[in-house]
Formats: sequence, structure tokens, C-alpha cells
Amino acid sequence: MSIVVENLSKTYGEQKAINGISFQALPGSVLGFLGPNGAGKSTTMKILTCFIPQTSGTARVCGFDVSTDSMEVRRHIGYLPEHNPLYLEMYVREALGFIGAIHKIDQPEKRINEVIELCGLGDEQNKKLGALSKGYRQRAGLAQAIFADPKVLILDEPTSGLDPNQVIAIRTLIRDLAKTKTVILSTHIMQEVEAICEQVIIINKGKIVADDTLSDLRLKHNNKSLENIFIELTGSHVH
Ligand SMILES: Nc1ncnc2c1ncn2[C@@H]1O[C@H](COP(=O)(O)OP(=O)(O)OP(=O)(O)O)[C@@H](O)[C@H]1O
Repeated sequence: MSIVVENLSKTYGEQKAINGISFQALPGSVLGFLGPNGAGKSTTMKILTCFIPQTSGTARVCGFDVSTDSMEVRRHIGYLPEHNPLYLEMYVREALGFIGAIHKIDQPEKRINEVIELCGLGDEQNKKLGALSKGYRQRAGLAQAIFADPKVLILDEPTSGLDPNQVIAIRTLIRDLAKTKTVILSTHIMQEVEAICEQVIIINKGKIVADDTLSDLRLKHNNKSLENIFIELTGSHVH
């Protein structure tokens, strides 16, 4: 099991961001991590990637505890945060070389060429990150996340800001990556979940309200659309 989360909670001051959540994730399929704004998705991802500590409970990535073994966790995980914090003054190739140096990658030039090809960055590879359009910045963030070939990939809204052609290309790439990796994908786009996720977790107000395969979730909800299931489980009716 690549990700094992048990009874995990995070409180910011008075605010309970996540409240005793437990789930597991395996390689071989994409796990969609859904929930309304403020549900606790980013908080969970930040704990899994060792950016912030939990208040209680445990989380393990590839057998390593996020609290006691954060170096190993970081070594096994690639993370594309929602607000993709790139070094805007660096060139695309230079930034990838930097990741290669951190991870002590053999033959970094070869790997740089591979991920540039994989992420469709060929025409942009000699530009500064700060000069890229939003969609290409997203691709550059994804290139950095997959650079060290991590076993676990955590992607927070990876297709936000991409044009429809790029969306299809990135979804195809994510699906391919998931064949050999554990991929957790946070998104608000239900069509995206239906296109690439086999497993779905829905979180609402810090608690998990669904954890199922997409097909079983539909069966349990009379074959309703994922959008309607989401609305039913999270009570996010707009009046
Ligand atoms: N640094 C912080 N300090 C205080 N409260 C925070 C902090 N970060 C998050 N929160 C609160 O924790 C709750 C969960 O936030 P989180 O960002 O995890 O939600 P999310 O599901 O990722 O939302 P979104 O879909 O809007 O990105 C929210 O109520 C949020 O206001």
C-alpha cells in the first residue's frame, strides 16, 4: 500500500480543517480526491507531502511516516501544488536540472529531455519559467513533480488554466503515469474524474463522505451523475 492515512486530523487555531480521516491508495489507478471549497483537500495533501504537520493521527507514504521520516517521504513523492510555486527567474531546463541535482539523478540531461517530451514543453524549453503562459507553467510544474520518477504523485488541480488540447494531453499523461505509480488527483472538474479516476474519495467539512470505485459509487446512487452524487453528499446546493 503506497499511502495509508489513519485517523488524521488538522486544526488551525479554532478551525478543524480535517477531522479524523482514514483512507488508503494503491498504484495502478488514479484516485480522485474531491470536495467543496474548504473541505480539507489541500490540507491533506500538504500533510502527505510534509509541508505541514498534522495535529493527530498518522500518514505513511511507501511505508514511511510523514512525521518521523519526512526525508524518505519527500524522496518518494512528487507534488504539484495548487499554486504552483516555480522559481520564475529560472529557465525551464535549468529548473529541471536543479531538481535532478537535489535528487542526485544519473544522466540529468537525458531525463530533462524525457520529461520535456512527456510534458509537451519542447517549444518552451529555453524560456524562463516566468515567461511561460499559465498552462505551460502548469506543465513545467508537472515536469518537476515527475522528474525524479516518484512512486507517488500528488496533483492539486493539475489541469486548471489549460486549454482543451492541453487538458486532454495532460489527462492522458496522468493516466499513463498511474499505471506504475500511485496518483492522487484533486479537482473540481467532475468530467475529469469520470475521464481518468477509478477510485473516488469525497471529503466534506473535514470528513470523508465517500470512498469507493467510481462504478460502485454510481451503483449505490442509482446511476446518478457524479455531479449529482457530489451535490447530494456535500449539500452544496446553490439557491
Ligand atoms: N493556514 C491556514 N490557517 C487557518 N485556516 C486554514 C489554513 N489553511 C486552511 N485553512 C482552513 O482549513 C479548511 C480547509 O482548507 P483547505 O485549503 O484544506 O480546503 P480545500 O478542500 O483544499 O479547499 P479548495 O477547494 O477551496 O482549495 C478551510 O476552512 C480553510 O479556511
